[in-house]
Amino acid sequence: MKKPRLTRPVLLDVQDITRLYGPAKGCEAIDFRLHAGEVLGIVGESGSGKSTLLRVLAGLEAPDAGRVIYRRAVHEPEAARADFHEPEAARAGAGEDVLDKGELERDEAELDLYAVGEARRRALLRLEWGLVHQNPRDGLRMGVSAGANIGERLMAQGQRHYGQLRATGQAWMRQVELDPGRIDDAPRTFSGGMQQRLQIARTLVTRPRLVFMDEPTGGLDVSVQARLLDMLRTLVRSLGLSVVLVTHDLAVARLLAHRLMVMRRGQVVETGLTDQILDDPQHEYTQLLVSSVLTP
Ligand SMILES: Nc1ncnc2c1ncn2[C@@H]1O[C@H](COP(=O)(O)OP(=O)(O)OP(=O)(O)O)[C@@H](O)[C@H]1O
Repeated sequence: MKKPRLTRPVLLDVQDITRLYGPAKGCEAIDFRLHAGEVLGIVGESGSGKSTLLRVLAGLEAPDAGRVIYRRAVHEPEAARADFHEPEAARAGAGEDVLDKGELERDEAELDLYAVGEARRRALLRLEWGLVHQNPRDGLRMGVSAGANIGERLMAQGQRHYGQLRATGQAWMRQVELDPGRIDDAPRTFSGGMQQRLQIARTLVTRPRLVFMDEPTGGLDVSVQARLLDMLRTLVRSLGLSVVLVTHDLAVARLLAHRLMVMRRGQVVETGLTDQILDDPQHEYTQLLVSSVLTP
């Protein structure tokens, strides 16, 4: 994947984050910066602390120590929209600062995630960030229609026009290769792969400034995974998304991430550009991780 320009501003400043459940269980002294338009992959074997770190970064679990600073004033880079189509009306509304007063201050340039109250963290996740869960059932509302699932976050941003919400819902279903004719169907009538695509549409429809993904292709069978991954790559690229991606699958990391952070027993053992890490791993653990994938 094309590398982001190094001059891009820092969107998320992660300072010395620790969240431990026991010795080497969780994450410890994690320090990094995510730039606007960058996809950072967090890789490592099961239990290395990736999901714990993601939960802390996404505002879902307070750390024992450290700070997560979100720079709201940073503008996302111009996206290459050539291969992305959505209704003009949706584009005009999405991403605007239509914020519930008292939850997020409109002019607040910088936010210290755990210095503010939980209501503001939740508002951030609802209004400016997006979270894609491994299991689509955790990210979707299974009891309401596909269209309502996509429209919900737009409504939270202040869009109320039924016709526009429906048109945007259909455009996004098309975008993620779902039949727009099924807009009134409940997600439980969709297959696992379809549900994951719906979750992605629901998350990205508001053009979140920052997206967290936890094993977005995990739990699906291989052929479904490949198509989904291809679609995700197109979306990430065309929308110019800033993403923190957790995966144990190095092929997924290779395809989506500009930069990787390798975790082992709660700590970062190596970090660098994706190709550099995967083609020329320096740390013994990364070498093992890479060779276990490459050796049949
Ligand atoms: N709520 C919790 N209470 C106690 N221990 C926990 C909790 N959540 C995670 N852990 C432990 O912390 C360690 C890291 O777990 P985590 O889920 O972050 O790893 P991971 O790298 O995401 O693994 P996987 O890829 O299997 O999801 C594990 O030993 C796990 O058992």
